[in-house]
Amino acid sequence: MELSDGDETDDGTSTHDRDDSRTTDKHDDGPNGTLVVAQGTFDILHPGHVHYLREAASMGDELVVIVARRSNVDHKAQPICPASQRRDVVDALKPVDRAILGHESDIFVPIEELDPDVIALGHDQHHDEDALADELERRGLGCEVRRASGVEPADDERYSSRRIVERIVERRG
Ligand SMILES: Cc1cc2nc3c(=O)[nH]c(=O)nc-3n(C[C@H](O)[C@H](O)[C@H](O)COP(=O)(O)O)c2cc1C
Ligand SMILES: Nc1ncnc2c1ncn2[C@@H]1O[C@H](COP(=O)(O)OP(=O)(O)OP(=O)(O)O)[C@@H](O)[C@H]1O
Repeated sequence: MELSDGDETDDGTSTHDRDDSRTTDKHDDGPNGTLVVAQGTFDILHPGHVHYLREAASMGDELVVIVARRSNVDHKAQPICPASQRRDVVDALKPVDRAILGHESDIFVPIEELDPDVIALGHDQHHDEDALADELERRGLGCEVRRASGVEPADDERYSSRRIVERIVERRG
């Protein structure tokens, strides 16, 4: 059977499914460190992602990244790479202590499990900060919501997964 679109091998599994055994805890953070959570699709990595993750890491002592499931990427084109692949690559990045697969339907489930001190929203993430803060409060989660800065590419560079795909299609399609 051909797995055409990727996420399918990890559909229906929890954030602590079998694939997470392949991730590594790079630091032994104590219980009192500031835990920061970042999130996104991270389909085709570029320096904008690195900028975001470095900035998110600088907001605390430990950075956990939630990698979006295909089912939650409904505001733009579906990712090319499967979620487990996207997660593994993000997990290998220096600023990242741990990357996990997001929940399929309720994005607050991993947040409840992680109980972070800070949620670092990306500069262009569509989530509304006030609405997010309200929902966190409703669920009894004391957590600061911060917005990271964006970085623009120079010259011929592409700091957007969509723009990289567009260029591939343009040049190779
Ligand atoms: C606090 C927070 C938690 C999230 N948790 C999940 C999750 O568990 N599962 C998921 O698929 N997406 C989750 N997301 C959503 C995605 O990370 C993301 O915003 C979106 O689906 C991907 O698009 P983007 O890369 O343009 O942000 C979360 C977003 C936020 C702000
Ligand atoms: N140029 C950038 N500068 C700063 N942060 C970025 C940049 N590009 C992406 N990010 C951040 O990285 C996280 C993951 O982004 P995402 O996977 O949506 O990548 P993207 O390149 O923006 O994708 P697309 O081009 O398909 O919209 C988000 O929080 C997003 O704000």
